[in-house]
Amino acid sequence: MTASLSVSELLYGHGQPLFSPLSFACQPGKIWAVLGANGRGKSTLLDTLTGVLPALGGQFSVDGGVSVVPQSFRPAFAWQVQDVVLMGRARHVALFSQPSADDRQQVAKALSQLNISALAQQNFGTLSGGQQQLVMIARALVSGSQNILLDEPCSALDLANQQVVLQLISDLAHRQQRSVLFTTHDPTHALQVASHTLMLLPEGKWLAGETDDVVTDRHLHQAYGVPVRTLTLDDYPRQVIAPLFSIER
Ligand SMILES: Nc1ncnc2c1ncn2[C@@H]1O[C@H](COP(=O)(O)OP(=O)(O)OP(=O)(O)O)[C@@H](O)[C@H]1O
Repeated sequence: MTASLSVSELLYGHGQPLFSPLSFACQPGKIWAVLGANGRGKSTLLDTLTGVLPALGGQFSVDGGVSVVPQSFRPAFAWQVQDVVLMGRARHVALFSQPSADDRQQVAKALSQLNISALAQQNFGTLSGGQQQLVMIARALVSGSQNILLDEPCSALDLANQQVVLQLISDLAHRQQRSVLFTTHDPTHALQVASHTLMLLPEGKWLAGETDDVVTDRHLHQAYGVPVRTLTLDDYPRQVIAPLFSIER
């Protein structure tokens, strides 16, 4: 299948390239996780792929539209939650037209999928960080874009909501054949839902490929500089990651 998001020999960064030329491709129905230490260049990659920052070299192509879920969003006005989500329908609403009943129905459906229908009429700015994150994911859901990029979508979420969002990421790819890329600080999330992983390493190095090949103890140690153990459990189909911190308690 043809990739909808394709990166070829890409150089990106703020003035200086952060990595050696980067190449990978995301096909419809696939999920890429992006792992890497703080300040390594995950958000900058998303900014480059969405055109916020110019690429410094190489190429990338994004077919079928792209929708991004940023880490945080501060609307200029006191928008209600349902209006923030409705903004995701912008490219489907003709200039000087009102959103249709279908647009509003899609907003209601997305809020329901994320279990936040009760927040529809609340002022977005008064929500908790985690609730705001769920609203931003709802906005991406209604966009209809082929490519969905999420910047740390679970960073402010409790365990139950992490499962809601990871399940949605899985549904977006497997049921709707969208191409999904998300950044995360939790390598277990990569093992849980990502078919592929891009791991950003020190000294401009990177690894990209199938998650089981990339997310290994050795590579995680290289990425974060701490010992890490991949655990296989008897009654759970996926491996989980445990950092082996040696701290007195
Ligand atoms: N506006 C900017 N101007 C110059 N340098 C920047 C700018 N924004 C980020 N950087 C630098 O680019 C590098 C990559 O930052 P980026 O935000 O992409 O990292 P990240 O992997 O998303 O980090 P985190 O996990 O902490 O969110 C860092 O060294 C950062 O200091």
